[in-house]
Amino acid sequence: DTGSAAAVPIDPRFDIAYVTPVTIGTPPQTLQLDFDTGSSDLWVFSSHTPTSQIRGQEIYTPDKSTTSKLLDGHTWSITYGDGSASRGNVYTDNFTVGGLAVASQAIQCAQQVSSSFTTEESIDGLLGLGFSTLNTVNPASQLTFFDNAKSKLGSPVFTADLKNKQAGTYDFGFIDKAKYTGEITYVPVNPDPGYWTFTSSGYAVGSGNFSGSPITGIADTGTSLVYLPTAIVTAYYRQVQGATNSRNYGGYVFPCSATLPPFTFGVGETKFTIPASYMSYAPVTDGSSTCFGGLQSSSGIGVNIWGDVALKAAFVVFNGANPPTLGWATK
Ligand SMILES: Cc1c(C=O)c(-c2nnc3c4c(C[n+]5cc6c(C)n(C)c(C)c6c(Cl)n5)n(C)c(C)c4cnn23)c(C)n1C
Repeated sequence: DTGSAAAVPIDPRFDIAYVTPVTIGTPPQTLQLDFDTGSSDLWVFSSHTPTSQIRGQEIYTPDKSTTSKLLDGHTWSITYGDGSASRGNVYTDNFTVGGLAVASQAIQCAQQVSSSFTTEESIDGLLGLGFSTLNTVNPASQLTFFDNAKSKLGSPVFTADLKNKQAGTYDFGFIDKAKYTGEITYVPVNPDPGYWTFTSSGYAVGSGNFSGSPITGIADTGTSLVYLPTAIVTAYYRQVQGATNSRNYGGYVFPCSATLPPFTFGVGETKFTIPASYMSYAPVTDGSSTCFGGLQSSSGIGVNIWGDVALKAAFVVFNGANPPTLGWATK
């Protein structure tokens, strides 16, 4: 079997996050979920979510599904890198993504979500595509959709083809040659503690020389920006007129009129260039002439993160074979 579904930016102006349609239950209930390779819980706004915490999101109602089963006594609770959080109970039900079906997928139903989830009405929940070891369900952790689907897939892979300000695609079980150019460079993945962790071969700022120092980090579709070591980030913003590291805005900002250099990162022998246009993330507040950078420092996070700003510049193969690898191709 295979599956293929669109990854649609939640805001046409800035690539903050992408959502993908899924169906849950019988008859099918359609929700838009944020596919997140940086976590491994599949959770949804539901009939168990207090109505005061719902603002326009679609919800999953297990009681309306003839195939839902309560996973008695199981609970979950998760906190994300930006401090947002959710928790709740667990059902199993039929689940499909782009025509790929899993019969008894653990669906974590939110009984509590933090305010940033309530205010983001275009995200009905998250679908974790990290390794199942990260799943937070107690007393028994649950498998991700990808791990449940793997045995049905021609090849144990999924691919991310995220795009700038337009819909991209998540494919499951096959690698679409039409989506990339040249060869795919595969690099090892360390699946411990559960992220798609790989080592980049280095970076360059604009037309500067390539620095071949290895950068270990995670490929994270659920994070908007790129978070790298301070030395790299300062080298980048040194090339941006008027850039400052703003405590007020919590990162590097610059005049939206500034000329930005592109940013190049290496995977094996292949080089990926993030265009300057991706490196200006968004005005710090609506209408402001001060812009927030798409590259920020990872100091204080504890891990380097290759988020959407970087992933949009490549076609990425998440190879769930044993051992797992990551494939990167230009497009
Ligand atoms: C260590 C880390 C992160 C690790 O992941 C991280 C981050 N970066 N984007 C996201 C997240 C997103 C993507 N996302 C980012 C958004 C931003 C920057 N803004 C202004 C809005 C309105 C966003 C929405 Cl709705 N969604 N989502 C949906 C969740 C649950 C995230 C959790 N963390 N997160 C930050 C900001 N930091 C410091």
